[in-house]
Amino acid sequence: MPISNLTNGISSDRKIDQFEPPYGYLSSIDPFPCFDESVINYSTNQRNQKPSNLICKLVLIGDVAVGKSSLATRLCHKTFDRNYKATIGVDFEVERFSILGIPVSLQIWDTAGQERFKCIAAAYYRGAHVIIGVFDMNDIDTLKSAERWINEALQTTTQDNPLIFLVGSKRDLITDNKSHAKIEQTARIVAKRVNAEFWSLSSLTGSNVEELFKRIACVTYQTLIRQQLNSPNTSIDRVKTKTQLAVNLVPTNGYISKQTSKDNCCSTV
Ligand SMILES: Nc1nc2c(ncn2[C@@H]2O[C@H](COP(=O)(O)OP(=O)(O)OP(=O)(O)O)[C@@H](O)[C@H]2O)c(=O)[nH]1
Repeated sequence: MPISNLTNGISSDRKIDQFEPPYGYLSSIDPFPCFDESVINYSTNQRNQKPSNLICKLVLIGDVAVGKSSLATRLCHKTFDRNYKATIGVDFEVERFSILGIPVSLQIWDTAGQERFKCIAAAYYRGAHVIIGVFDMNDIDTLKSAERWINEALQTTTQDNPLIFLVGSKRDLITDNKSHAKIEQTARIVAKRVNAEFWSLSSLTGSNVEELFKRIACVTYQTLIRQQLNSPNTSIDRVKTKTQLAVNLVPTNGYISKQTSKDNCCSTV
């Protein structure tokens, strides 16, 4: 199959040729400002040889109502809903990108923040390339929780060595610059402790949402290709083997979503 067939249908704003910069270089997990020459050469060869669709698994975690679903919805549907609808179990979205001409699908697993669904969510951590810990920038307690969520996720994913992002949501609700600077400073300290890259954004205005996911796509792609080049016998497509086959995806409302019934939740509450 020619590579152009695989990248057909990917909108022009999802085609990435330049490495997306971090939100701030003070907390960046890939300090290099561009794609490695080796990654560019690999991509050029791939384009001319056997095409493949790289799948990256991203998992959104964090407290109730911090804005995880809104973030996924803003990216995948370019919409925002002020009404809160709690996630039941886990939701699933896919967004396609093209990086240096290679098709890359971001699988976004949006887990529930409610404690009673925690063990369901934890089942989806395995095989993750990226863990995104979300907190509400207007509620410092959710930042402490995000650190806890990330550490718990890392215990499940030690072998997978995922990339970590710490995301402060609802930026639009902070009108005072001093408060914003203070919460960012605290978040950067937490980010450093968990080896995460910090971002501040708003799903309501859309500010920094596209940039975050482009950044995630670039850093993940570069990391996976570097790993592939360093040990060519290892498969970079761990998602297909560990998760994709294990879940039953149900199409709803024109996009794929998996909702787990209440009967399957962790506690009896
Ligand atoms: N002002 C503002 N409100 C937001 C933003 N993001 C989310 N919200 C609101 O916050 C509430 C919770 O958002 P969700 O995205 O459902 O939160 P969640 O983290 O997925 O919640 P759970 O499914 O319970 O884990 C909703 O009422 C959203 O409209 C934002 O960027 N700005």
